Amino acid sequence: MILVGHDPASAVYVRNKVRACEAAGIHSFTHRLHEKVENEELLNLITRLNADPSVHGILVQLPLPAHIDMARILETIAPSKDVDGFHLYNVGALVTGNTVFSPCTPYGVVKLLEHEGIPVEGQNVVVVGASNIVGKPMALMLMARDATVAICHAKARDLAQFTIGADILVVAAGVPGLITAPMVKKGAVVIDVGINRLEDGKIVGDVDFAGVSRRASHITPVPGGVGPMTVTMLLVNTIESAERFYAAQRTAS
Ligand SMILES: Nc1nc2c(c(=O)[nH]1)N[C@@H](CN(C=O)c1ccc(C(=O)N[C@@H](CCC(=O)O)C(=O)O)cc1)CN2
Repeated sequence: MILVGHDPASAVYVRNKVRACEAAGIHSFTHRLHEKVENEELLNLITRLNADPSVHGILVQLPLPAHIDMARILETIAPSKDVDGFHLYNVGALVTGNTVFSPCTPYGVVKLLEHEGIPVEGQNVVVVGASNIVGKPMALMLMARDATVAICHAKARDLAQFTIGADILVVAAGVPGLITAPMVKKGAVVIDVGINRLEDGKIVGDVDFAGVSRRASHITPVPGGVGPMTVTMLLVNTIESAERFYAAQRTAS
């Protein structure tokens, strides 16, 4: 893992990932780089990790400081070690249905739905938020499972006219309390991916949990919902990466 700077939330997420790796028996190492690190130093580090056969997963914690060329950094990670699934190769693979690594948060949402026995095929899904990390891959993964998917921007004019039709509503907008009860169909499944830190330190999602839980058949809380699944799916991707590496070695020998 590569952590640049001192963003407190990123430090918490990386610490959680380190602990999860320990619990799963995955050896992890965190490279902590100064806020003002130059692009070249970061690129050199990734190049070294790409060439290290004992490393099966490389993760650059986001967001990065503004002076860092994030696209270039992510494209430098070897696609076969890109356990976040952010490299363009892996994005293209996801788009075309040849998935190598699914991005961890939407992968976690899919696993939650599967675990609860909630069918996706034929369902009307609305995804609020179109980020590269969550909204876009989420839509692709649900389309690949034969759902009808609409993506809305958080600033959509009359957002409710879209959300009210959703059998499954996934909200990843980063706007606390964006989704209220009247915007949700009775019996809908509501997945809250938002993680917002309020001034008093409280962590809340994008959904008014108290109100919406009275209408929804299922709803994920924040904290304690999708967030921990993100970390879990990172472990899954890392183990798959290692398994692929050793399988390729066996084939070659
Ligand atoms: N390289 C990446 N950067 C980022 C990703 C990512 O998948 N890869 N996603 C987010 C942050 N993130 C993982 O990195 C993440 C966010 C939240 C949680 C989580 O478990 N949240 C807890 C609350 C924890 C707290 O803030 O105290 C919860 O929801 O219960 C895990 C991972 C952006 N960057």
